[in-house]
Amino acid sequence: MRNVMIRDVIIGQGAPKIIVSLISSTRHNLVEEIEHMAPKQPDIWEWRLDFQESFEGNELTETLALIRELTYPTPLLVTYRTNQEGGHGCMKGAAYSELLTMTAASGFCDLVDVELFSEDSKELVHAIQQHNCKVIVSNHDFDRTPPKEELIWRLREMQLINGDIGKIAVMPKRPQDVLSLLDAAEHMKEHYADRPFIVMSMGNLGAITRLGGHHFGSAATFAAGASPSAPGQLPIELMKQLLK
Ligand SMILES: O=C1C[C@@](O)(C(=O)O)C[C@@H](O)[C@@H]1O
Repeated sequence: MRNVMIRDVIIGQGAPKIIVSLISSTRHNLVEEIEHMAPKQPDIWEWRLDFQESFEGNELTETLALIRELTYPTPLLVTYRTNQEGGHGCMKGAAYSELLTMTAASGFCDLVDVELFSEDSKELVHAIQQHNCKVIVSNHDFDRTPPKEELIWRLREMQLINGDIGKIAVMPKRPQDVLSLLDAAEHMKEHYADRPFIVMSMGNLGAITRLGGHHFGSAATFAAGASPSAPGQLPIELMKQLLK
């Protein structure tokens, strides 16, 4: 089993890592958000780039450099969640690939999120890794939970295209969906996983997976910072206390 090590944070070993998302839409508010959340000490920060109002010219790199300075040495993940997968981003194809490659090339982040079903995701994973950056290959379904076999297939695809970490977030409609997700994770852990993966079932119904997912193989969990970036996230203080 291959772990992912970023400075002294080892993803895939020990306690599940707590990730907190930065979701402000302007640079000024991002700084406030970081100052407010830093004392709560997440294990990893996620910058949700798709929440940004604009990133013209050098704006993206400048904001990224600032976030890096304020959050260092905590690992930084950058995510551009497209609207096909429940985010605010409307870029796709070559523009999406260029944005993420440029982000990795800046040298100001440790991890970049690539959606499994984006165009040429395998090539994009490779291009990002050339910049000494790790890749989380992800998939989201805000409307439903695919069957267990499909979830396992997707997690395996994430490994096949050589993501450093796989991640699936799905919405349950009934309790059985939560069990399917956990069952898929456990199966993946026992039979196929050769690197870390992260799974979560969203909403109130799925909250239990954010708390106990590590028993089924999930290497990290997203907790709410100033506000949640997805339904069902528990506040980081509560998450830390309960995990203890
Ligand atoms: O992929 C994920 C997981 C997530 O959707 C969640 O359900 O916690 C939150 C997102 O910010 C992140 O990019």
